[in-house]
Amino acid sequence: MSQENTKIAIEMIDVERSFGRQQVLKKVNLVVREGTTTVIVGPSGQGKSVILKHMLGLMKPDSGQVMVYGQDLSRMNKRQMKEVRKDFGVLFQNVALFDSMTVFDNVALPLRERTDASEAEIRDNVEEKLRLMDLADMGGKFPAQLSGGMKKRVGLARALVMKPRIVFFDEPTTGLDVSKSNEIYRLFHKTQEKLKYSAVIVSHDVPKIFKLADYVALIHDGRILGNMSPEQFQLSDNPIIRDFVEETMGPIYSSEREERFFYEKV
Ligand SMILES: Nc1ncnc2c1ncn2[C@@H]1O[C@H](COP(=O)(O)OP(=O)(O)OP(=O)(O)O)[C@@H](O)[C@H]1O
Repeated sequence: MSQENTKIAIEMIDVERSFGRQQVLKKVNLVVREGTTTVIVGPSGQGKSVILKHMLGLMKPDSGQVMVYGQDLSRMNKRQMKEVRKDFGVLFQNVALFDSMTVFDNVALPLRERTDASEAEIRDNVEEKLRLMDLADMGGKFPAQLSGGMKKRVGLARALVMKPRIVFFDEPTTGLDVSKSNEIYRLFHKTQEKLKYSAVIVSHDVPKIFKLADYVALIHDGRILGNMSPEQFQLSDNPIIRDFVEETMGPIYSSEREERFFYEKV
């Protein structure tokens, strides 16, 4: 759904952030368009997770702005921030399920903590999300009884249960084998089609992750390069992007680009 004229969900403007003497973000400018998937790539330790934390309002910039639907996060008080976060879903690498709670209760938790929904409404919503994740019969299980892939799917169900407008994924397939990763990507695609959320994904899974991306942004030396379609990114003349593409993908053949549409057919 790459459309230049879609609304802007998130905009980082000249964001700078240091930790001690280490400046991790040096004027980061990045736009996330509504309903699209933006993938942030780059070598380890460059600041991808730091960018996500700024978008989530978990870190504040030293200077610059992080706008969510036109509102500056750093000007918000706690109550406003809480409201904005209702629109966020998060799936981080360590899914962090509560071991003492069933799958159902884990997925229901945000609804119980942050809404006034009745138990009947909660049941309908949670069961719908579990069905979407192919976990319809798993509500009564405990996390220890699940495989790594299933846990991620429970995490995805929980991330989606509040009907978020924006979902953040930090390395969503870490620790999974190829087929389980593909399963997560397939479910991501299916749920995004159905629920129409905007997605920001941090991933090392290049080139596979490009198949899901509308936009690919590379972080390099504290700045964002690219934020363009995967096709444009792979053909970019920028020498830094070109080096990254060659290091992570090798030579590009047109058939690989066509593979992107695989996920749209499943
Ligand atoms: N809370 C913090 N305090 C001090 N330094 C931090 C903090 N958070 C991040 N950093 C530093 O910022 C840099 C970027 O970290 P970040 O986790 O964003 O990298 P990344 O690109 O996500 O890496 P990876 O791909 O390995 O997950 C690192 O040098 C890290 O040590």
